Amino acid sequence: MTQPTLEEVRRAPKVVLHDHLDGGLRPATVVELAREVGHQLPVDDAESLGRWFAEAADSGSLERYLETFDHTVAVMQTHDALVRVAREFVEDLVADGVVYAEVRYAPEQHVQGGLSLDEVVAAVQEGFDAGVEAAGGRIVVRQLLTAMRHQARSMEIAELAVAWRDRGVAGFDIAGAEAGYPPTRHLDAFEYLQRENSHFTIHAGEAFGLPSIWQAIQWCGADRLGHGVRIIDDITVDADGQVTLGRLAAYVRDKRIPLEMCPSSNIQTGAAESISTHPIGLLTELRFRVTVNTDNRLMSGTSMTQEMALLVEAFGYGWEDLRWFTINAMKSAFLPFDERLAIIDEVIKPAYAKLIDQS
Ligand SMILES: O=c1[nH]cnc2c1ncn2[C@@H]1O[C@H](CO)[C@@H](O)[C@H]1O
Ligand SMILES: [Zn+2]
Repeated sequence: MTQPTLEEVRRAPKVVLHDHLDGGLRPATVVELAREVGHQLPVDDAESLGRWFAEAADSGSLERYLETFDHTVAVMQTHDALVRVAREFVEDLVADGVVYAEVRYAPEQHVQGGLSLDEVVAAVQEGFDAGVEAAGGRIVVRQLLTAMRHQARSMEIAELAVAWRDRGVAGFDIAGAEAGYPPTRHLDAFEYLQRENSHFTIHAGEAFGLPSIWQAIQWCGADRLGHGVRIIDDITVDADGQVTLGRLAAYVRDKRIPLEMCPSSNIQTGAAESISTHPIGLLTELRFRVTVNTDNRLMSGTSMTQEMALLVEAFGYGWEDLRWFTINAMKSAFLPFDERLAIIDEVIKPAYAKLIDQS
């Protein structure tokens, strides 16, 4: 059995549930848009800018990592810029072999140029539609609307997500600095979404530990965990390899709560030390509902292909493992059940069956 190569992984169908729109611009697009609006960038050519983002984001702290978004958000304040960024985003996902994507961003961060929240969502949807059409239907894309956890607009954004639920928005999320901003700060928004039979994920257990995960699940009712990597703090492994799960870790595994894991991003923010010591290895062995994601392709200089390939290299994963991650992700998508099943049965399974056959 040979290990999947980078090129083979690129061609395999992949699913991404955790990918930020404002974290996945092409460096060349940032340069062009910045010139149009007169935004001052730290460096002016695309190649150095790509490097600058990766280096500046590699800070060991989530707060400093997030500062780099000032430069992407600044150039995403007009209808045309949002359409372009959204369209290119889909093109890049298609080139990466992604067949289903949930792409998140915070509409409240894109109103400085005078757009309304509704106009922001409409512009992003226009870009996604154009990208999907150009790809001839090889990809399905949905929006997730994020509220910033240090702000106080979560109820408004939750209402926006519900208003757009049949027009391309599949769910809701909160993001931003985690320490000091617990999920329960936005409890009214989560309770509203539950009453509306709506879906949401919460960034939790990235820069803060178990209390954040516990609140996200047991107080707020999150369907999935953004990162959730610190669930490892509730798992002990003895010297003789005996594994014991605490009550929260057991709950997360028993209820099959999806973990949107983003290995490279975690190393940059200091949530994990390296790929080979990343908790994804143990969580996969213990059969948590693990999914693999990019988080921010620009800041991490990564792609779904690269995240998968890094895991192959670090843990010796083969096609069966990559198929498992992919099906886990598709099962956990905020898409209606029949549509999820169709992608699993008609796209993912046949492609991996062929790859497994050939290896
Ligand atoms: O990994 C992360 N943890 C927390 N917040 C994040 C992460 N990546 C991006 N954002 C934040 O989400 C906003 C909307 O997309 C971004 O502007 C950034 O501030
Ligand atoms: Zn994120």
